[in-house]
Amino acid sequence: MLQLTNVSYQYTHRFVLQGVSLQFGAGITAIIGPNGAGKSTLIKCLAGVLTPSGQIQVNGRQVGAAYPEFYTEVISYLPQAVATDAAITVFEMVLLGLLNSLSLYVSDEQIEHVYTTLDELGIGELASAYIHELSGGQQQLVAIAQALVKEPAILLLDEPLNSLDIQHQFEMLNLIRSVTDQKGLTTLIALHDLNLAMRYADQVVVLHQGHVYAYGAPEDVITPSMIQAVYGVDAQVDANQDGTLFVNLKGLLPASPNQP
Ligand SMILES: Nc1ncnc2c1ncn2[C@@H]1O[C@H](COP(=O)(O)OP(=O)(O)OP(=O)(O)O)[C@@H](O)[C@H]1O
Repeated sequence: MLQLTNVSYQYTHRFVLQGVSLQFGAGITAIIGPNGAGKSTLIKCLAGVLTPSGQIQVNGRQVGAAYPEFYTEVISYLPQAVATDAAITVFEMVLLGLLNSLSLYVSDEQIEHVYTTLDELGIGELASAYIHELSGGQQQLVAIAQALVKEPAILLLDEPLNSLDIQHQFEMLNLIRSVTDQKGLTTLIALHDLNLAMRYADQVVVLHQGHVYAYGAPEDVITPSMIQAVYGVDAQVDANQDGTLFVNLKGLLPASPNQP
């Protein structure tokens, strides 16, 4: 159980997170909200990159900058921007995800585990390629492999779908879904796509101007009134034939210039 109590953060004189209190159990929580709402800042506070005021606890244990071992053991964090010009191979980059458990000797089991993780993400054949030789989407898949390889209890993903095409977005979220379920992970994902949040998240947090605007099941949180209040956009939420909900912007967008 990951618990935040009255967490606030200011970069300079301006608070970008204010009085955030939330509780996350096993499952996928999507963190949504407009640009600048504070999503990355919240994830960085949880990842130990920033030190906010307030309390962050995992299973009742206080975490923070004073407990760096906690972050290397329990939490994997995928930042929004991943360094891409390092002169290392895909295999080496993913192996770094095991840094905490590596000694001078890398075991056959660890090597096998890296290859298995790469295969699960469909990038096994890239193992010996250099990171700078890859496309942006491939680099993103490698970064996710690095986050998954150490088998964390808490997975923090800041916009992990950046640079991925539609097929890879779905594959990535299916993978995150199955890893989360199989291993009982607490997974937090900052996302922009409301329909993906609706479809894949168990819970949704809406951040707006550094505050929690809403928190709950996707169908309770992703509503026309929330979308209007937070994003300033008129939208409908409709049901597919199978009953799944989706955000519908049809009819609200300007007509195509090619339409008669
Ligand atoms: N290093 C920094 N120094 C000063 N201000 C910052 C810094 N990083 C972020 N901010 C400010 O904090 C606010 C929240 O930024 P944050 O990156 O957390 O938002 P976000 O919801 O993740 O946005 P986006 O969807 O655009 O990635 C923004 O107003 C941003 O300008």
